[in-house]
Amino acid sequence: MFRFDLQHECDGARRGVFHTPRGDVQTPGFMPVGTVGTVKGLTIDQVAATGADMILGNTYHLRLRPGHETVARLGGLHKMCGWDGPILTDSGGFQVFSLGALNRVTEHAATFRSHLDGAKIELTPEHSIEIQQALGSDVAMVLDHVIALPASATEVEDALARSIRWAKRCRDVADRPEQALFAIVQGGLDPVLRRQCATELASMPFEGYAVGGLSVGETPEEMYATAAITTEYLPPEKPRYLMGVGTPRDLLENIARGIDLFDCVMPTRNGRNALAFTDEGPIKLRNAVHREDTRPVMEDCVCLACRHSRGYLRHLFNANEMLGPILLSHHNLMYYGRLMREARAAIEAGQFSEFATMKLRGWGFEPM
Ligand SMILES: C=CCOC(=O)Nc1nc2cc3[nH]c(NC)nc3cc2c(=O)[nH]1
Ligand SMILES: [Zn+2]
Repeated sequence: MFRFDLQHECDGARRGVFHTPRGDVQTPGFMPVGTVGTVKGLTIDQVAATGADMILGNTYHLRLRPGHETVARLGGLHKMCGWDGPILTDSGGFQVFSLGALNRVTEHAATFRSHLDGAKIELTPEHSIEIQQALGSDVAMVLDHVIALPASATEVEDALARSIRWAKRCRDVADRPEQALFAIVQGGLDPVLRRQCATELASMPFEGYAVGGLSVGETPEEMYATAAITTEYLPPEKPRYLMGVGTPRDLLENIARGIDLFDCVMPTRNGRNALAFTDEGPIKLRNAVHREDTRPVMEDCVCLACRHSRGYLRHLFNANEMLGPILLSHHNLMYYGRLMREARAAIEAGQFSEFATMKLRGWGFEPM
């Protein structure tokens, strides 16, 4: 059902294929975020055109609206959205701790109030798996206890230990061979705790391993160092997924540290806010400097935005037209998709560090 083929390694980076019942996921790969069953502003065909193999759905949001039973009655997430490739759903762990008005966390559950209507919801590991089974995703995530940084060593250790106990409870009820279950490594920024957590989870049977607890306000250097220490203790024959990451720089720096999969709202959220990613760094298209610029965002880009001028895109944003956010979201996802494709080719050619150095310098960074 699920198999990860590690094909090439180069300069710390890995090139592989994650085989799933609904299709292959080329790695390193980027997953567009379809929070409530839509990658905001784009049709599912436009998302497919960006080169994405797998998209992400948020359990927390779909549980609240339209409700996981409703999604099931609409034929499940794939049928409802029209995406017949692989879908990964998160467990709601992060949203509950970052979005929901969290009431309390006990050993039994994370109980929170809906940010929509204040309804009280008890999210247990078992209920999280039940929701993801109803959604019918191909990859489910364990429910983990995510804590906000900065946190005391005791808080980090307690959340880590609970996350491991919850991972076991998820594993016990995630019994469908057609749905993979990924564990999530916590441990804050502490190398010893990260090694402990990764080693403990690696001793249990999961189809993949996510690196959690990052991209929550730490510095890039802290993120890269923690990702590196975590992947060191994860099984090389399983995919590694760094959640909520990141900028183009973050993607390349973490690929060099053994990460295979990423998800982030950055390309779509920034696209909706007139920020376009380019090989010379991001540009803000509301700026007057673009007013009469006849050039596309990027000369050799085949996305829906780059058939127009920067001047036109600036005009659309200034006029608050719907089309601006749609076009730029498409460009940014195309940019991320192409960056992943180029990274995979560079690893195959044994040239990853040269590729990464060239890209990083274009964005104004030196390799870490
Ligand atoms: C989607 C994956 C499924 O993961 C969970 O349900 N739990 C979980 N999600 C996270 C999401 C994150 N986004 C960021 N930054 C934007 N950091 C994150 C960290 C976590 C985490 O530690 N756990
Ligand atoms: Zn473009």
